Amino acid sequence: MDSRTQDGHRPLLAATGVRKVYRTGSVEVTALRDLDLTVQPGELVGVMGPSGSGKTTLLNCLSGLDDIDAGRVEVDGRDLFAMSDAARTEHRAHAMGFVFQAFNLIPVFSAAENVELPLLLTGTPPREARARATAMLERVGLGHRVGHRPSELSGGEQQRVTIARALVARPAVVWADEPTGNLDSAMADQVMDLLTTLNRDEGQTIVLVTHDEAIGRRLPRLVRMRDGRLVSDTRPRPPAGGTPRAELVG
Ligand SMILES: Nc1ncnc2c1ncn2[C@@H]1O[C@H](COP(=O)(O)OP(=O)(O)OP(=O)(O)O)[C@@H](O)[C@H]1O
Repeated sequence: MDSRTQDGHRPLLAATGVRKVYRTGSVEVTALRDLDLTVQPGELVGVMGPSGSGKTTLLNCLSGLDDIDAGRVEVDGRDLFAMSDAARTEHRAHAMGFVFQAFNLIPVFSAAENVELPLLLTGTPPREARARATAMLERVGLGHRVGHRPSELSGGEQQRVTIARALVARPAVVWADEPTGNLDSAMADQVMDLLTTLNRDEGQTIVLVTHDEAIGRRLPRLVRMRDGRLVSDTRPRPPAGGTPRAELVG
């Protein structure tokens, strides 16, 4: 089956009929039920819903971090679950970036070393990896912190390092799960401004799980979940273009 739309464009992400069941002993929890979601290149899509509605499961399954029980997920025309596990891991390393609530930075590494890691793991020569990591840290407003370790950075700065790490390999999709969950509201605003700017100015496709209604209202597209299903798909803010440029945090 080809996921092309009627006008011939292929979405960047096309999930159809996705079902995910967690089994713990004799207990089964159906976390995703016949879920369909299509994301076009360059979209910033928020995912909201009550606790337990399946937001993290959606992120894990549609990014290929976790298996699915039924359905199909295509990213950039490739069927994630038709690949071998090794091919899916390889595809994920190249095509997906991740930002989690817990920053998951390596404490003994500097900011630059943390950011260059995904490049080194996918075979980029060290000198090029360092140059790209430094440029990416400058892009997120941390050019003056490249040699700092995570413990020497504020929470907002640490999250900006993880965003730099997620973006440095130019992934097709960045998946962010509650990226502002551990931050106070001023730092959360900075991180959201950064993600919005990277989406608008560089066309980075981002799927973002959030609990925060104020964040949801700022997003160009918002899907809501309940009981493992998508129950709405709205456009709270029109897509970029003609809107004032927000300044990058620095
Ligand atoms: N590893 C697991 N094993 C068993 N059940 C799980 C597992 N992970 C999630 N679940 C269950 O699947 C359902 C969806 O969980 P999920 O974490 O995706 O929800 P969520 O919307 O992200 O919730 P929250 O907002 O609280 O983080 C819940 O009922 C949860 O208890």
